Amino acid sequence: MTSQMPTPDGRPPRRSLLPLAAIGLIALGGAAAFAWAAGWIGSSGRLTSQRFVDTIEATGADHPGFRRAHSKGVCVSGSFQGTAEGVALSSARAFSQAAVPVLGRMSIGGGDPHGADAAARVRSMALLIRTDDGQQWRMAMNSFPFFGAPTLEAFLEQTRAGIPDPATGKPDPAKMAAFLARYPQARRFQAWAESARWSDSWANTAYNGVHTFHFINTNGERQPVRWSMRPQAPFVEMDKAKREQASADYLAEELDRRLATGPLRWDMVVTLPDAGDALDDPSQPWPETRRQVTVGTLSFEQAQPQATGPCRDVNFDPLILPTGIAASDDPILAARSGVYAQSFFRREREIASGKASDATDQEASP
Ligand code: HEM
Repeated sequence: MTSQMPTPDGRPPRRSLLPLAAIGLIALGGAAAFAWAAGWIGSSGRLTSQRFVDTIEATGADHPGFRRAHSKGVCVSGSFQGTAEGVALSSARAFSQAAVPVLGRMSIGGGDPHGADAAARVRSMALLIRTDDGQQWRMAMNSFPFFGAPTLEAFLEQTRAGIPDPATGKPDPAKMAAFLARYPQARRFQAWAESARWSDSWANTAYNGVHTFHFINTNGERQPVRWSMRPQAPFVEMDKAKREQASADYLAEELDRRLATGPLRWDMVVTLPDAGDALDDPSQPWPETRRQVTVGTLSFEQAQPQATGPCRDVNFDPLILPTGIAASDDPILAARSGVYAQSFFRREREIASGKASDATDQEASP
């Protein structure tokens, strides 16, 4: 199983330690992180969104018109229904409006838009919830319970370790070993990747926001939370033998079969920290004993290919938040916004200049 280690942003493993290389695309700190996210930093040799995306592309994730991470996926649509507990915690309209429309995207980690679904250790869910007050709440979650790098620099280091060596055409395992040796958070992520059981569907997988956000209610009270989507579909394990036999588009095909029989549902659960729990470091999990509150139910009713579906041209920027929800000071969260914008910019330019027929299904269109 070591040879299938995933990276925290969900990149597929090329060799034993390589998967971890995908973990690391993130972090700076405090105000500097916001400056970085806004693209203010970095004329010479410093971290910028552009440099980060250049590094991701150097690992092989440079397919015209596709996302530079989580490149393979499908569009989904449905609705979100909040609970009274959600209303008590946050004034966001998503919790009080009945049946809010949701546009989503289910994906696998990694930068290969044609990768094998069942080989991807990391699976993902992205959502755009559009409420009747004209506001949007976007989020992008992964199936891992915590991030594998404590800082943006660490994630960059991990990503760099995944760049193929020109001499061999493969990443140098020594670089990933050095990364692992330096960061206990990366070793914890690796232990998760090696031990967590694989489910057999996007539908029976849990997705975690990982970062801390603040819910703000109508009284102005702020409550730190981390959110997760917990599947109502029962867990069914997919062992290694089944994964090896599965078709390349296994997850998408399986999702279509499920949707043909009815909607798929997840409970949205927020975990509340105790004093002392990390609020700005997604690589530090909170104990499972922390208080949890169900704030809503997500339902998906339809799926569409991403080449022709409504999610293709969406940037699921995790900092697009409605009134009643605010970002924490987590520098990795701040940096994601800038990196996603850069990836979005590049893929949309490729689509607009006709360089991305593979991503847009242009040949099949009239
Ligand atoms: C510094 C850390 C990270 C970096 C640099 C990074 C980078 C990226 C990039 C470049 C994309 C493609 C964006 C686009 O073209 O629209 C992406 C997508 C995505 N990322 Fe990250 N990521 C990071 C951390 C995370 C974390 C912590 C999570 C979740 C817990 C996450 C979940 C996702 C998901 C679900 C998508 C696909 C969204 C979609 O369907 O459009 N990422 N990431």
